[in-house]
Amino acid sequence: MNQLIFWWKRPRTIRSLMHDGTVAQRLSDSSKSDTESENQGKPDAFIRRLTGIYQRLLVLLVALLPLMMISYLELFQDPKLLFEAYGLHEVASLLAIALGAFVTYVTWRCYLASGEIFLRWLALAFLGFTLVYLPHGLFTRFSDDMMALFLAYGPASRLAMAICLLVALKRFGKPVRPSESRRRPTTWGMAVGIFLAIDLGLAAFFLIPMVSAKSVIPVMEALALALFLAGIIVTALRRIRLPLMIIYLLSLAAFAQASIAFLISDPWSHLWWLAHVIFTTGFLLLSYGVVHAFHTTGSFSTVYSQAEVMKQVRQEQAHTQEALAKLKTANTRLAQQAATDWLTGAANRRQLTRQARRELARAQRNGTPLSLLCLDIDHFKTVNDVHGHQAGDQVLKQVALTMQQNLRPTDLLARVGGEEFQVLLPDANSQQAGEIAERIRSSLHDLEIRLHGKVLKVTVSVGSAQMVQDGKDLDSIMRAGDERLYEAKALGRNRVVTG
Ligand SMILES: Nc1nc2c(ncn2[C@@H]2O[C@H](COP(=O)(O)OP(=O)(O)OP(=O)(O)O)[C@@H](O)[C@H]2O)c(=O)[nH]1
Repeated sequence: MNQLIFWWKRPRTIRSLMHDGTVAQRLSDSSKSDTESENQGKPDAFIRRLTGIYQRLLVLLVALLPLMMISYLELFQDPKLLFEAYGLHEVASLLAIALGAFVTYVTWRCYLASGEIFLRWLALAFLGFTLVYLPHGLFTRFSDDMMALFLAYGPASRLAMAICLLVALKRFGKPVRPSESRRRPTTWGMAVGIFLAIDLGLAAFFLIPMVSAKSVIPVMEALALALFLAGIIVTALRRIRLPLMIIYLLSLAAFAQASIAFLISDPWSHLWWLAHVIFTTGFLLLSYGVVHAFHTTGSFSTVYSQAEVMKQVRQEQAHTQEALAKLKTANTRLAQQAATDWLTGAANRRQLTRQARRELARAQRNGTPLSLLCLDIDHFKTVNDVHGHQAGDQVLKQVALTMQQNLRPTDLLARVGGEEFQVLLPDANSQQAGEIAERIRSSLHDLEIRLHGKVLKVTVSVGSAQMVQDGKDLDSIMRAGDERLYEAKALGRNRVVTG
């Protein structure tokens, strides 16, 4: 039944009824994406429309089921056949009272939680039914002598309930009550007082011997029927199609049809019993809605269908995945930044050390050569002193770029100090490393750096070191490279010293 009913709701109605703007926006978005997906495949749209019509028909069928049962008994059964089971009636009435009290309490709790005025009136409807119906069960054994009084509490309880249910509908969607006024004992005490007064009033009215009050009973029943029907019309006109309100609508339909059955049946006849069953069905259905609200938001207007919830979950999942992808990109960028020299874009010392350890292990495993170049720009201090620090920065960038252009993709260039660089050369032996170093040196020697209309020239000194020849660990290799670099400086700069 749950599944069957939830289809009815449309986002447009939800938007008009919801207090939560964010959710309304999300639902609006989801309705957009829904339309998009509907436009994607025509056959899909057709099946959707077809199943939509089928679902509407199913709801209509469920709503009118009691009428079919009533017609069946009315047409095919002798109305004189009676089932005068006092005990059963008493037990059933007692159960109805207990159930009514329980549902009243749960609805009241929902009202306290959500503050929906609709729920206050729904709680009053259950309370009214429970209290006014109470004597009907109690007077079962006196039904022979006081039939009118015994019967009167039935339609009176339904009438009290119908009035409250209609007021509840009128108040649907109104702003919630402030929490301090929800528990006000005078309101609830007054309600209990009114319902008990109705009980006493009825007793007084039907016990006065002069009054032939029998005709009042069908009038009350007809009034209740009219109010239940009015409730159905109000719900339809206001286009209230939230999931729990569909349950409300079906309950009203059951109550209305129960009233029809009570109106046309004789006491203790099978149709009379069926009327009880139909009313109970509506009552149970409505209590299901209340319990559902209690277990979720405590509200009737903000409990969504499973389909709606799934739509939101899917949207949230998409948001999460998008956020995760952004986080991944940001992480990659951060990792890159952490491994890169901010000025030249070359690797930094940390990255070079990490990569050198990996390459060293690989070279030892595979028995392949591995070389390291230590480079230092000559007289760089003069560049800074003469042309300024910013010009020095530009020179550093140009130098790094030129070095990079002379390397293979597998080589790693790193800026390890102010004007100091190192190059890791996997699979390069001493001779190949020397050639690469020389290529870099001569490229830099030929390089003309143009800054503010001036041409700057720099040179570089290079020391080359190799795995195995200069040691098997990184420190020894780096030390050897540094020593040869200083040697190159000492020998007059702008040169390469190899092992
Ligand atoms: N523009 C600029 N200068 C830097 C940077 N880092 C270090 N320096 C400068 O680089 C210069 C290095 O000078 P020295 O270590 O004396 O060496 P040098 O002048 O290159 O002389 P030799 O190495 O002996 O040929 C210093 O003036 C530092 O201020 C930087 O990021 N940008």
